[in-house]
Amino acid sequence: MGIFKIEGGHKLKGAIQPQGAKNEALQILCAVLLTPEKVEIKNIPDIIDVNKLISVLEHLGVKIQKKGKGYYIFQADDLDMSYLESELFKQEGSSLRGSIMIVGPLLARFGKGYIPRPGGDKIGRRRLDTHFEGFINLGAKFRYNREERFYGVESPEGLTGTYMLLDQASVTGTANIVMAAVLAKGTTTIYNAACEPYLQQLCNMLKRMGAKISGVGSNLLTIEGVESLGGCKHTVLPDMIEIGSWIGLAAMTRSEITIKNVSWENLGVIPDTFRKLGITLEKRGDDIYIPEQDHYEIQSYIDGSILTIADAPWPGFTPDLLSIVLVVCTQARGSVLIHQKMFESRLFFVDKLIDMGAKIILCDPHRATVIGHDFQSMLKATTMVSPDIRAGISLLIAALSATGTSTIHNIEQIDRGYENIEERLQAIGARISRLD
Ligand SMILES: CC(=O)N[C@H]1[C@@H](OP(=O)(O)OP(=O)(O)OC[C@H]2O[C@@H](n3ccc(=O)[nH]c3=O)[C@H](O)[C@@H]2O)O[C@H](CO)[C@@H](O)[C@@H]1O
Ligand SMILES: C=C(OP(=O)(O)O)C(=O)O
Repeated sequence: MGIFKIEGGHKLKGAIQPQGAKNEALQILCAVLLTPEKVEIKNIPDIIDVNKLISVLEHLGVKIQKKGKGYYIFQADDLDMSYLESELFKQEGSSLRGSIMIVGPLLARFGKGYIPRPGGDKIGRRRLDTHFEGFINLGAKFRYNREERFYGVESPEGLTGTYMLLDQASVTGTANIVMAAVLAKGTTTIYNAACEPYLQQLCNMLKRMGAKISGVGSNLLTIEGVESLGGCKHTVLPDMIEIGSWIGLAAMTRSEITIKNVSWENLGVIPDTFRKLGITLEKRGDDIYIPEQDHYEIQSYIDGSILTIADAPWPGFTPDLLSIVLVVCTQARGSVLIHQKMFESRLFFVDKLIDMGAKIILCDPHRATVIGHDFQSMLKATTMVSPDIRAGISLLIAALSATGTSTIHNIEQIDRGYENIEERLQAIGARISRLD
């Protein structure tokens, strides 16, 4: 397993370009299965999870042409469905979370879809009921092999549109059901749909392929099924979680950083959430400019009570940025309550920050109180293991701000979602190297 060695305590300076969004790319890649025609996609990030999904598509028989960096053409005109019964699929399909979204398109187009229990971060229970209840609502038969943890849905007669109220606004669940419904007979209405920019991008891509979807961007989607879909061109948005990570990095290292071409209109409450921590960030065209700041002071509520930063389905604050917000608060002036509502095992990494000298009280698995140091004392370097992707980047940011040299083990977790991270950070002055 790889290791990062990080010499902390140095200011950074310069511009950084965010990669394409991981969680959008995973949806968009699965959507290529909905048509036998060519689908051209730009700005696909070169990260472990995305490359694993591209490998699943390749083994499934999708023709793949790489035209340039992040630029691919896919054509799913002659699939080998026997791959879905292979040992290789069990291994590849279970190695990431995003693979679950091949089921909806396969079910819609070929009347069957299978998936081993998907992987992804170990951050608490991650159930798949919403996905399969959606497929069952559309008329599919569901099978689950408990021993092999293998899920299957079949619908040889095709799917039929219906009204459904999702039990939770699941991101990948909504994407999966939408991709099944676009080829179903009649009208599907999905209430309590997730509506992250990832889903808006997916729905807009499906519309360019010929799907009829209304309500995009809201939690009520109406889909008129069509007979077939055609090819299209699509460009993946910049990764809003990476953008949030770089805002946190700039604040913690007291650096002047410009984050280029961020697509401001798709960032929702992210900029204002960092502003509530007292961080100055300016909109300069489509860039975010963060000046060098010696202090940032957490705002309190109007009545003077302590600020809470909590996650919620979009347009609420994404859970994927809470670990980063937490680390940033360790050097703020003031106190904050971090409330991770969605995942029950995502805050345990604070132990490592406490080890580094941060003032954090883990109240319970979902809540942590952070009392900021206001740079009166710096975090101290240490050796740590990255438990999940966002804890990993948070620890990396902590290490870059700390005095001394830290090492982070299990950096594959970070590589899962951050492209070529050490070179991009070195370019703005970070002292980070990869040891094998
Ligand atoms: C590949 C991918 O796209 N992964 C993202 C996707 O995962 P994923 O689609 O797997 O996550 P879900 O949206 O299904 O659910 C996330 C968690 O939140 C809970 N939940 C969800 C909705 C809700 O209204 N109430 C609620 O409590 C679920 O029970 C679950 O524990 O969305 C998550 C939530 O934004 C992100 O952390 C993941 O990065
Ligand atoms: C939790 C995440 O990813 P995944 O759903 O792929 O585990 C994430 O991107 O923060």
